[in-house]
Amino acid sequence: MKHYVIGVDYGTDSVRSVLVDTKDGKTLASEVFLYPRWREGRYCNPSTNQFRQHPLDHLEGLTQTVRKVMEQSGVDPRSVKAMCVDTTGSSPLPVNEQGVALAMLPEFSSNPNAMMVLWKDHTAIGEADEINQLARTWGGEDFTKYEGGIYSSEWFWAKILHITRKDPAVANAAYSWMEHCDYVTATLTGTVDPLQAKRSRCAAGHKALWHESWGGLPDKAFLSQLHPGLASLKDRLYTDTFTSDESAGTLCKEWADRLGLSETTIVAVGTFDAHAGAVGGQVTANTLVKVMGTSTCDIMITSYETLGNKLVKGICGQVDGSVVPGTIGLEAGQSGFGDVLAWYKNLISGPAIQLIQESKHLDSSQKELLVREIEEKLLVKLSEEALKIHPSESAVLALDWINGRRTPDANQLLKGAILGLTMGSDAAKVYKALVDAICFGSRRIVDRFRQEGIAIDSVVGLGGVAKKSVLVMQTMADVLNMPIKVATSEQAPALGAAMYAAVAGGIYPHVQAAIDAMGNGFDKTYTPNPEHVAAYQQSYEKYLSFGDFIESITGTIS
Ligand SMILES: Nc1ncnc2c1ncn2[C@@H]1O[C@H](COP(=O)(O)OP(=O)(O)O)[C@@H](O)[C@H]1O
Ligand SMILES: O=C(CO)[C@@H](O)[C@@H](O)COP(=O)(O)O
Repeated sequence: MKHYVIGVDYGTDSVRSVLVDTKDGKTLASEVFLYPRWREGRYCNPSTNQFRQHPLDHLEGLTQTVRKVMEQSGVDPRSVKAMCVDTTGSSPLPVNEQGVALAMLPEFSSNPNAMMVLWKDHTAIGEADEINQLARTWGGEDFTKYEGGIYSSEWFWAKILHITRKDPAVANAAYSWMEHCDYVTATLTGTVDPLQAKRSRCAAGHKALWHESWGGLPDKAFLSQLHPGLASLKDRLYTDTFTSDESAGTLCKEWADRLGLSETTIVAVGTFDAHAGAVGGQVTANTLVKVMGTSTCDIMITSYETLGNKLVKGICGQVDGSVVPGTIGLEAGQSGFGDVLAWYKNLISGPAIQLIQESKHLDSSQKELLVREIEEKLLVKLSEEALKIHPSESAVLALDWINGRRTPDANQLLKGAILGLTMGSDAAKVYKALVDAICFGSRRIVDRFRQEGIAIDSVVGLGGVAKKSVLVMQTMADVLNMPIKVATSEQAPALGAAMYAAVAGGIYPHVQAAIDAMGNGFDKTYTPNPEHVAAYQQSYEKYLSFGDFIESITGTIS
């Protein structure tokens, strides 16, 4: 009998589900759903870096995508052994005692503070700073030490502290808080009591200061100095955490019916998109897997023996089993990657699109076609032009920190910048400078890993930008001076989630066996162009100096 698994990958703008054959990892069906409320910009305020998402966007997307992959594939629901959900993170949301997201209750249904606080929400910069100050001075354990030594406003406690202070009604109604991946997994298994939900090791270890050596989450004495509410919340969170090769339970009747699946389907413990992506991208020791989408996550694994007692400085954590159980998962990344390019696209096309929409010369279907064409083709067009620019001709230099800097050394206050503009700086030259900048940001992460003694012998790229942009990938190979293999799978994080499901569902004994059997391999390699490498090295050095200057003037301005 054939066995199938489903991987569900929640990204920033959309969720996708894939139905995969456990024998060879072949994807039989795949479906994507764009979040409708998010697309309308509801509950968000980009000027204050407030990015919230309504859980209904996620639950509707789950139902639609899973039902569609079942329909498309025509497989017998009873042959779907297991499923696993990965999400962005840290993206926590408040829930009541029955595990219901507060945003689903009438009294909170339009309150942004009751929504899921998306990873890229930076409203808690002040609170992250407080956590860092306290961790260094309170006299006890520095709880940030396994998280690169700097806590970020993108993470769990900073976000909860911010909402607790800002909105006492939400804080009082929040019996517990759950990472998005744990919330969806608990919903699927019908786990009502948040204290019974199996919480993700990946989410807890990388974002919530969870570590076995101090018995789980930070001490109440520490949390109470931030806010008494956090100390009492600790009792309503969790102590144990679980890796995604483990089962969180089986589908409850309500969700089995909704999805058209069987109640015997096992639901694996949830995880983050990037970590699932590294599994889908067949991560091995000393390979840097770059998940290149809106942001990047740079994921590695290392053995306990290699890492020993080393604390890797300035990254987003070193966590036992966060990627492949039995190894330590290391995470770094950039808060803006494809997003930097999307920002530029909107900047240069926004007013023209507005004029088209107001035009009296076009009817509404012509306007719609034209706007869609601009939105779909602008980055492609700019990339074609930018590919013609030799790196040594580039006089424009940019910094990629328009959404702050995640690693090395998180500082979300940092800003982007562009230098060297002249009357000859056309759209393609500025675009090229931004592409160079996001690649230099990646180089800085590679340099940090190496400075910290973590060897990088090969690089794998996956995610939307790795699949779509020859310009970015070739520039990246030239800047890193290393070949980059691109994962074949169009949906590598969802494939990785499917691999976890195959282990939790008992098809494979461990994650490595699932990777070996289900890996889709690589379909392209970008090789460094020796002619470009030296020119990029010179620009990279300028980027570092420019970065030091900008950091000295914007690093503390909110
Ligand atoms: N042709 C292109 N060149 C460069 N970047 C692109 C191109 N097309 C899309 N992108 C970028 O890809 C990003 C989306 O990546 P994707 O992996 O699909 O999403 P997510 O990060 O939500 O998982 C967007 O930020 C977008 O700007
Ligand atoms: O930070 C993490 C995981 O730790 C990601 O969820 C976050 O960067 C969002 O990823 P995407 O850009 O949506 O792929």
